[in-house]
Amino acid sequence: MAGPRPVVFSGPSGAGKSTLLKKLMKEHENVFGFSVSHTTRKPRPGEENGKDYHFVTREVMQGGINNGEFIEYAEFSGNMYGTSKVAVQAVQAKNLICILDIDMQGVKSIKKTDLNPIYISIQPPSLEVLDNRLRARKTESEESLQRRLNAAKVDMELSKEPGVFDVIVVNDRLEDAYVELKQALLEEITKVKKVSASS
Ligand SMILES: Nc1ncnc2c1ncn2[C@@H]1O[C@H](COP(=O)(O)OP(=O)(O)OP(=O)(O)O)[C@@H](O)[C@H]1O
Ligand SMILES: Nc1nc2c(ncn2[C@@H]2O[C@H](COP(=O)(O)O)[C@@H](O)[C@H]2O)c(=O)[nH]1
Repeated sequence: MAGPRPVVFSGPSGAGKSTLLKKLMKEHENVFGFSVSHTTRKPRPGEENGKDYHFVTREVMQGGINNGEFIEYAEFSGNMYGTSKVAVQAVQAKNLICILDIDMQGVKSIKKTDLNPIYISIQPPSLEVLDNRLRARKTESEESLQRRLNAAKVDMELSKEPGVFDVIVVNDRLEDAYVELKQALLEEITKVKKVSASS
């Protein structure tokens, strides 16, 4: 049997992707596995190397790209980010639903591969709410915040284009967004649970 379909999560920085993913993975521990990306950005307090990201230098990242180790990569807000083939294979080897948290450039690149994921966009209720959430998170300098908000405007427009995403979840009230997200993934979750119950 082919493994479960991966799930791509995208949407503006600060829309709530990590918050929703962490909730989902906590509730369904043996169903989802996170594709740990590489990045050249510095770790935030509490972030763990190898768990949240593989934190690497630009030289290391570029070397990996040159060696063909990445399925996709992008420059976002002054840093490089990318999904390695190994990161996805590690999750798929366990027969789990592989979750990719990637920006819109990554979405466009993944569409050219044979990964065949479900594409989910997590959107904020408005740019103003996004601005407030990013400021409240206290992870960005003013410059980084402005870059992220500019990228968000583009993302919010592109995500409306028909056919880009299978599901768009507007993360206004967290609990409502979470219920919507689970509903969108119910079929895949059920399939994985059935397989693990029968093995
Ligand atoms: N529904 C919500 N209501 C209020 N605050 C929220 C909601 N969802 C997330 N947040 C908060 O907004 C901030 C941004 O959320 P989060 O870090 O999950 O976004 P993200 O999309 O993963 O961002 P990035 O792409 O930069 O990693 C966090 O401080 C989080 O606690
Ligand atoms: N194209 C890719 N985008 C990625 C990847 N990993 C994360 N991201 C996206 O970057 C921004 C910023 O993330 P942050 O952790 O610095 O706030 C966010 O939109 C992520 O979705 C990746 O491997 N490829």
